[in-house]
Amino acid sequence: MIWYISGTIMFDETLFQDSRAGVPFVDILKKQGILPGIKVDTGLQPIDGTDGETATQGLDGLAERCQKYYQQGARFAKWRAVLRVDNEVLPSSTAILENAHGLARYAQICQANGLVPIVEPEVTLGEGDYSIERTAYISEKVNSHVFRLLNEYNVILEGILLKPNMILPGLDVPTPAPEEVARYTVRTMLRSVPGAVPGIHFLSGGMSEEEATLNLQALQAFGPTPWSLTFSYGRALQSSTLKTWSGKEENWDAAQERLVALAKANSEAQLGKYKGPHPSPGGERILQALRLGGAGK
Ligand SMILES: O=P(O)(O)OC[C@H]1O[C@](O)(COP(=O)(O)O)[C@@H](O)[C@@H]1O
Repeated sequence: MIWYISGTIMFDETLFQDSRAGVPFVDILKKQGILPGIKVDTGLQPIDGTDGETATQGLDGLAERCQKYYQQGARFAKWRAVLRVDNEVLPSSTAILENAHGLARYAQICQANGLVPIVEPEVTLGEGDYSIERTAYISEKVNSHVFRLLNEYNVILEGILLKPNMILPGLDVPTPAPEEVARYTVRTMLRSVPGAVPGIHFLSGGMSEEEATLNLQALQAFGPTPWSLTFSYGRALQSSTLKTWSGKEENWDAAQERLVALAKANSEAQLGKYKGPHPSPGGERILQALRLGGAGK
């Protein structure tokens, strides 16, 4: 795993937990050269007066929590903003501004307290027949607002990572070829992400496990770009891994093998060297969240 994964995003709960053998998870990661990170937002809440759009919560007491997380060994953080898109009105300007503000203030607090902020403005894959061009337009607007607010809050761009969505059309539109996704995605990033940002780590956002790998690989052909183009996948690494495990001890080895195989495939793809076959060939879109929790989880 150490060859393919450089950081792990933990929850407040898991950051402070130990393995069965009594070794802190943080120490296990550090020993392998994997940086511990921490999700610091506390979930989504509806914004009044919008069509169910959400604002990410968690700014209250964030500085104190960052200090506690740093002491426990965390070196980076993440905060996820979610924006819905449709053919006409979504996302609203209210939702864009509110979420850009939250991301910027979060990033400022993290940097002041020693954590590298992952800035995650997710224009989320949803139902509908909106076009890939529409997602590109909205994602460009969202990124631009986010970077304007990061500038307002004096966030050091060399000290953040961006975690955006790839550019995909609505779920009622046939899945585009990787080259088309890559062309729109790189165009959007070039138009809206300053070159000072060191890395763009894409979320998988509901793509199937194989689709996420193929799209990541296709991005590399559109370089060179000012930033690295790599992955910070949740579902596309964990979905079939968790299914393989199914909570049974006798499945541990198989589940771990699956996770390593998926990490390897994506690690090769971010170098443009993935050749297949894929560990999860031809899988379906992963539209369900992988865990239970508050709004938007
Ligand atoms: O735990 P959160 O912040 O609600 O985010 C849900 C998931 O979204 C991610 O940021 C991206 O996940 P996906 O790759 O599944 O889109 C993951 O890191 C996280 O597990």
